[in-house]
Amino acid sequence: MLLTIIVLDSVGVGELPDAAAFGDTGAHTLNHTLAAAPAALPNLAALGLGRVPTVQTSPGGLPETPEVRGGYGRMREVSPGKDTSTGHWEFMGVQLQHPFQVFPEGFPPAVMDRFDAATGRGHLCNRPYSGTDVIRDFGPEHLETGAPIVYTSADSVFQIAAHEDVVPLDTLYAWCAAAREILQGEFAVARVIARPFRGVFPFERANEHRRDFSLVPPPTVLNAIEDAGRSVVGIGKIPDIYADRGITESIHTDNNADGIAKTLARMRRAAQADESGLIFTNLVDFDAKFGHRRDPAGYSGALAEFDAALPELLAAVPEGGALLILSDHGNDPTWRGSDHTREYGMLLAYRPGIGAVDLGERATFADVGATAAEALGAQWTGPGESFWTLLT
Ligand SMILES: O=P(O)(O)O[C@H]1O[C@H](CO)[C@@H](O)[C@H]1O
Ligand SMILES: [Mn+2]
Ligand SMILES: [Mn+2]
Repeated sequence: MLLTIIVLDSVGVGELPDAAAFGDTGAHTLNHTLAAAPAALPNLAALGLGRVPTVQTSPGGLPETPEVRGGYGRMREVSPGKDTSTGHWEFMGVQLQHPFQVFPEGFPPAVMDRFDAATGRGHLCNRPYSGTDVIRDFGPEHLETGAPIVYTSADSVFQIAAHEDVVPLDTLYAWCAAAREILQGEFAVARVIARPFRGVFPFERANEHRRDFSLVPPPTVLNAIEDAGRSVVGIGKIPDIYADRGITESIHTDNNADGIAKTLARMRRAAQADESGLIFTNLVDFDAKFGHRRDPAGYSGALAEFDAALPELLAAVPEGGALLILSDHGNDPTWRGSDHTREYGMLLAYRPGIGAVDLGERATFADVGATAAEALGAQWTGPGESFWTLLT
């Protein structure tokens, strides 16, 4: 049995009931993207995306689809956060009781003094910033001094931007590893992120060399699947998000097109070998290249790119297999600021021969992991209610 899960990072489907606590009342990544930059998305519509509550199907939204052949629904996130780590850990059965720490005033001297000692240089910035603005505003000084640019956001992240000609990649990754060691206990942030950039002012981000250094998660459904003797193939950011725990094979990707191509190839290889396991992919461009940049046209183009590849992905699902398409939070590109938005996760499902299946409103993202465990015969007694029987 081959299960493939693809996360469309940040493609939220409307404010969660507690969105007000995050300042996100009214956010709707999918609707607002398509209203600002229309795209038909016929293949996502045919899976039932237009039937997910609040998703717009009138003009400026998805097309009406007479025949839906897929499972569709939306998912509540119970963990108190709207970042990638919180969402992906909850997918796989970890419901956080407390939010990851955030540092809206920047990181204290107790952290920065140790970080400076580890790099042997000073640092620049050390406050919340958009990652493209921060290299524009601090890049010239960084080129002169060689000091790393440190910044954060509404999320629990310690980000280090450095020019590839000033700080070699392996040095930047070593600085991230040093920061990861420092940022534990009372200073534990969910992720340290390497943000290399290149070129001349205002510079260009080297997204393909980004690396996330995550906290180690508690035991997840991925561990249970591995313990059941199944493969767990992490594609894109997935291995980083789970700190390589419960991952049996990692495949790096440069962008969404590369992630789609590598997922397709791995699905075909698994089907030929009659391999039983999970292929778990994160497509990050929606979030990193367009959501945080408040670029609805770019966001819409990325959705259209994925939609165009969907027929091949569906055709690669072997008999008896399944494909789930999810999202882990919102990042409404028409919203104020440059941060994520607190939204329902998208849930779409496909199996060869499936009809129209309403998967309803899931009480937690953890239903995904409970379903994956049941589908793959793994033992999981943690949070989440499986919807596997709705797909069989
Ligand atoms: O502005 P950039 O560098 O894309 O950073 C964004 O990426 C981080 C992880 O999604 C977010 O917390 C936000 O800070
Ligand atoms: Mn994300
Ligand atoms: Mn993000």
